[in-house]
Amino acid sequence: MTGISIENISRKFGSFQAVDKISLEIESGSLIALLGPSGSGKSTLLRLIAGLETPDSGRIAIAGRDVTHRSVRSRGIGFVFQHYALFKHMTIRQNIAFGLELQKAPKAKVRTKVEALLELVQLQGLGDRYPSQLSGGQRQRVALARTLAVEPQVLLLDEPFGALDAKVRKELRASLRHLHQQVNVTTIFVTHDQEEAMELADRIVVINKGKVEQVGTPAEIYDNPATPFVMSFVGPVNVLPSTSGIFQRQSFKPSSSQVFLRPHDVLIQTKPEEASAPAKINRIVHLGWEVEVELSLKDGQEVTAYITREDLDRLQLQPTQKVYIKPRKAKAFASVA
Ligand SMILES: Nc1ncnc2c1ncn2[C@@H]1O[C@H](COP(=O)(O)OP(=O)(O)OP(=O)(O)O)[C@@H](O)[C@H]1O
Repeated sequence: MTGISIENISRKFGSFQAVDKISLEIESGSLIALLGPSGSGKSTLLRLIAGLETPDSGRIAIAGRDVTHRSVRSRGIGFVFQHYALFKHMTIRQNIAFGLELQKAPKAKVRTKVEALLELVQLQGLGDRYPSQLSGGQRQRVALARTLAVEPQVLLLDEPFGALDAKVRKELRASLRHLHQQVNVTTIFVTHDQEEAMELADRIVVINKGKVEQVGTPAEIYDNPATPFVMSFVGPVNVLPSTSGIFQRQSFKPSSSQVFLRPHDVLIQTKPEEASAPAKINRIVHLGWEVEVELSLKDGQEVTAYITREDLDRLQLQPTQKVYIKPRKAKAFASVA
């Protein structure tokens, strides 16, 4: 089995600490997202795992074997980048077969395998086309098939869908999920898109400033964020002073000056209730099945709430209307700067 063990890995560029003492245990066969803002060190960490970058300190083991000082080739890594580097002068079939032919695999085996991979990435019938005759999403699926052809121990993907439009991205997410279920290769992908990470990954590693902020399942990360950074990065949030009128019922530690409240956790009522705070509706924005309600509290503090279409109709909310709001739940962190 091919789990990955990362111990205290660090990498500096000049005086800039891109990866700062990161330790991670990645289970064999899992699908992991490295999620973080631009420049947080995600790609550098991925390149360290691949062996494309050398760590200043720390250790990386793949399948129990220390590979820290091993070459890229000996690590059994398949790498897919944002820009599909397919060979333009080769057909899709030839592109997928490339690595197998390099390994001098028997012709019949190559043929069978290429057909199976075309089917796996749902491109049957397109094997004789050239890359320029495919859409961006299809090309990226070819890149995946080509990488999987040589049966890597580990699949690394760096913003694999980054260059594609939202609809194609969504389709490719489903493809990758399906592919992973079929092939079950340990997979790590880099993304700055929290929705992509939530939808695809078994576990998410949230990275900020070269450090791991939290590792958890999508639900753990969303419902139980470990730090203010994770709370703000993974999903929308209102950041309010702990003294706000909306928190009359909650008691926060004196050290927590800021409280984080998800828009979904703001309850809107048309009549005052115990512990509800008066607010005025500034704007109502239709987002599809969900509706964003922008409100301001008496002290001028702005609060965003997300409610369902049904609730909007039931409450018959209108801009400038006076309503009452209260939190379902809110989170304060002990040492907010
Ligand atoms: N070869 C390099 N030389 C100098 N600085 C580098 C090098 N590679 C990365 N960096 C710097 O290290 C930091 C982390 O880069 P990295 O590419 O790992 O971030 P990232 O989280 O993947 O961001 P993005 O989503 O923008 O790709 C950045 O500030 C980047 O400029």
